[in-house]
Amino acid sequence: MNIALIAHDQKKNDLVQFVTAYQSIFAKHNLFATGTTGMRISEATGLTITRYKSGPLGGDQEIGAMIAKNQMDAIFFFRDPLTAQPHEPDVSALIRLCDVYSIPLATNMGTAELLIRGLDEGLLDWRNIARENDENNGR
Ligand SMILES: O=C(CO)COP(=O)(O)O
Repeated sequence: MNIALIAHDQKKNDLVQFVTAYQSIFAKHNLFATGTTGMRISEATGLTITRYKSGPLGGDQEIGAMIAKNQMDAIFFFRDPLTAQPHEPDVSALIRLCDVYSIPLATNMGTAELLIRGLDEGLLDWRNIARENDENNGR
């Protein structure tokens, strides 16, 4: 599975802690992240992560483009609901695309626990079929 990891500054410690706790599961998948989040997680865990630009510089949009191309299977996006973000439109666009394409999105630790455990138990295996269908149809 292709998994995106993103956190706003006030939530980065939480996401690092979360990925560290479930490192053995995350290690079985292809990981992608916005710039600073990816650096923090790879430094803490040693996991290999494909890093895009920092969120405010377009990283959210790069991950959004992967969603639009059916190349992303789950998103862990720990948002900070208490701090205004300069790139709020990009944040909204990313969340919107998850809804457009029915891509599982965890925006807080509580949902993230369910998503990572469900993913590990195979509850997201339908994503493999969805991706293969698209590839077979040349999309
Ligand atoms: O701003 C972000 C998500 O909207 C995250 O970007 P960074 O991981 O580069 O801090």
